[in-house]
Amino acid sequence: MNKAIQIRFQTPLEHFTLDVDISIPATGVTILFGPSGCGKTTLLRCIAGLHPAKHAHLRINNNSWQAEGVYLPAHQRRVGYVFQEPSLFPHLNVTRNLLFGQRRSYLPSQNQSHQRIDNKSPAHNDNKSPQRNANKSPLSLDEVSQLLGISHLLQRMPEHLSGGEKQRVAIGRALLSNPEILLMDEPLSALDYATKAEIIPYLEQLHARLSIPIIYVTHAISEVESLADHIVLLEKGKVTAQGPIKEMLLDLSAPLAHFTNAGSLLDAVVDHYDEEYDLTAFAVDGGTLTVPGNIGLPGAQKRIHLSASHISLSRTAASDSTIVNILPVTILEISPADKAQCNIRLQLGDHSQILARITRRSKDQLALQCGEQLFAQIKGVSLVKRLNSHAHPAPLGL
Ligand SMILES: Nc1ncnc2c1ncn2[C@@H]1O[C@H](COP(=O)(O)OP(=O)(O)OP(=O)(O)O)[C@@H](O)[C@H]1O
Repeated sequence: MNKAIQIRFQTPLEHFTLDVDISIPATGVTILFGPSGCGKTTLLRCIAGLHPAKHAHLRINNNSWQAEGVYLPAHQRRVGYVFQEPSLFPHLNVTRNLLFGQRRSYLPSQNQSHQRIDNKSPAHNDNKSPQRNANKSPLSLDEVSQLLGISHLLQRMPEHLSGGEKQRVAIGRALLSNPEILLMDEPLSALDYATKAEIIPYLEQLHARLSIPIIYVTHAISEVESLADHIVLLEKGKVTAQGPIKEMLLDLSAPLAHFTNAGSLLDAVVDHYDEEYDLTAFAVDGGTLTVPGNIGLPGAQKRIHLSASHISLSRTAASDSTIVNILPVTILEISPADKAQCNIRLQLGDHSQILARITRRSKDQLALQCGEQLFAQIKGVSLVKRLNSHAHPAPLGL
């Protein structure tokens, strides 16, 4: 994995010290996840240069933004920042709000002027040549409007936009500033359920079509399932776990496996649509999963979420059951989830793993053991709407 963003900040807060030292991939969405007040926003603000930290080291690709003796001021950091509240300029229409982002855009040809905070070591760009995105042209107003589905709103004033439309304009404004990293601080938390559902596909499009890294703060596990490639779990200013989302969901010692709605993610490809029963069959590693509805054309790649508590286990593949999704699995690991239940990590096919949650009593009654071959009866398959980048045209400029 290309881990090209190094983030190290140590700064005292009111009740604890934010003490983070992580490397995250230079592409895709990294989710910062943790309880209220654990330091997520402060970490974003440190990255943006808006919160001072005594001990700091921040490297984006080959550029040092902050280190001993190096401090790139906030206005020179190529950061797109999207907040909970869209905060558009009320007196400017959508186009002019978007162009405001473009006006403060940092063009690749400009030189970064690092501010030295002592005489020890100058800021530097190891790459020698200009920045990583230097050969990528900034997105145009048209591209951004299309990407976010706001082309028809360009002449509107903010007061005539819905909450979701305002937030899409705010995201567009951040993108037009030609950022090297996009920071999104709970961008959906102020929106109602329906509006969240409306906006998530646009975020998925961003993820699929832009090559800049996105650091995304959320409390919502559904956003984690839809958007995350990588996750960093924070608690009281410290990182308790981090890693690729698929692995983290399956790590029985990590916090995600202990959530009530723990589950796993599978890559799936549409195989065929059964018109008579309105069912779509997906090819997954180790078999086929069938989902109601006409989900996509054959070959379309999707992400599927399997809730651990919707998977039961049996020794035989029941032919007299109403459950249509039954796949052969092998037990890899059994671990307590809480007092009554345990998590079971299962091998599916050659390369995939899924998580099941059953009662401890069932586990004891069946005397389940690691290595045993069983059948997973999957009662609910939720499609995470996310589109895989391979199903898309070429990525846009950034
Ligand atoms: N400038 C500051 N100086 C000292 N303490 C601060 C400062 N800013 C925030 N804090 C404190 O740091 C802690 C973390 O706040 P932060 O907003 O980063 O948490 P969060 O995880 O983003 O919370 P939420 O999910 O509720 O938005 C809080 O206890 C907060 O009161």
